[in-house]
Amino acid sequence: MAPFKTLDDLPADARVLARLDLNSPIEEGRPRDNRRFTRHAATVRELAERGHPVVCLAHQGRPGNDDFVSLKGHAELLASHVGREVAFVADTHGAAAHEAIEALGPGEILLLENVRMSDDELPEADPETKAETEFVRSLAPYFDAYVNDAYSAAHRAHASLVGFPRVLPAYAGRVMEAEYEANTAIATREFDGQVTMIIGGTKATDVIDVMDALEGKVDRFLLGGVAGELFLRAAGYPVGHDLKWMDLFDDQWERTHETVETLLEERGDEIELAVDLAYEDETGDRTEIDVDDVEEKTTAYLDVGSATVDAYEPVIRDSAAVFLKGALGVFEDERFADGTVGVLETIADTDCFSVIGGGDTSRAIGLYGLDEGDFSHVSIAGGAYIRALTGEPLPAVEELQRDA
Ligand SMILES: Nc1ncnc2c1ncn2[C@@H]1O[C@H](COP(=O)(O)OP(=O)(O)OP(=O)(O)O)[C@@H](O)[C@H]1O
Ligand SMILES: O=C(O)[C@H](O)COP(=O)(O)O
Repeated sequence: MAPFKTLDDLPADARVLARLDLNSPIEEGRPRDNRRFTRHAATVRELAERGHPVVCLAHQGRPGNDDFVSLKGHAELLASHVGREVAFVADTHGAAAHEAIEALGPGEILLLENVRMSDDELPEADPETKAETEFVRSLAPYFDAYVNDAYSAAHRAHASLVGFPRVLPAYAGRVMEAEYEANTAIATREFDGQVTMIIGGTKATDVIDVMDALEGKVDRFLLGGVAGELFLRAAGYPVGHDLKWMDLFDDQWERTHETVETLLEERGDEIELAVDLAYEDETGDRTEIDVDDVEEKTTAYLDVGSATVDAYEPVIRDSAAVFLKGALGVFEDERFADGTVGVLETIADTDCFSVIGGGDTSRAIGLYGLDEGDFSHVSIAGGAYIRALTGEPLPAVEELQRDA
């Protein structure tokens, strides 16, 4: 049985309130185009084509941050992906929002203002409390159904995510369905062969917790990125040098070294570390060094080296399932993309079940001309993906399940 109701269960003609996650990098006040728009556009298009009036909710940034902006630009970008007009009203739940909702006809789409501009949205609280906020109470009567498509925000107990499903019949959108299924696969599916997890990126503390939590679920871990260097440091190599303007290594080392040391000691045979690393030499070129030749902690390493990619390749080819979280290097700079692109190319070339996680990391697929169709699932979730992997509950998903 599906763990929640989906769009297949949605009554015809229902007036729909749909929560999307369009949270994006902001450039000159406007959202940078990314997978979240393409994916949610498909759900919104399906709803509009079926003749539902569709009112969308989404957030952007947090109050006080530079990326806390209006959703006007998001409405335009969403419209270009849906292929239909998306109206926008600069109001979250006041009179202007009510008027625009009432004027909406079948198949028409409206995006309301950044939900985090309402004081009721953010403070985390239990669903009953969120359902009693003015935001939820004033908007809910305009709708027959609530659709949550925002898997990537499902770890937040905010009003638009846990309040509405208490007062409206609640359904999972297509993105919610697909993300839930792929991201829980590591815990829920039995694979006929080796399960491998490739760990990288900058959020070492988070991914190390994932490694700890996945005992017995994953056979091999292949490491790179910041987490990889912390493991190398624990193994006695003088790596993990912080550039002056970044504090990626020392702070996370303080927080994680005990877990890292225990993991290496108790489950070292599951863990593969880089055998070489790449850095920028005096002339600005990429140079590689064997980890055994690193003498002092004075160089910032920005990628794993080519011998590491070669060593990881047969492990990936031998796997029935591969989950990736975080990049193996600073792939945004072409000189340091080889590690990330190398493992992605190998995964793409195999028939294994594969999930590519991490909003930043999945950008490498488009940047380096890989085909998204060569992976089982490319996730648009960051924090929610991590929480699903560590077995932490996702409050917004729990509300959908409760309503089912
Ligand atoms: N050795 C390294 N030094 C510095 N940055 C690195 C290194 N290796 C990888 N990165 C950076 O890691 C980033 C990707 O991982 P990160 O943990 O930030 O996010 P993610 O897992 O892709 O996604 P999300 O932000 O959605 O959680 C890339 O932007 C890449 O530049
Ligand atoms: O972008 C994300 O990861 C989600 O939209 C959650 O955003 P938040 O971390 O600002 O709550």
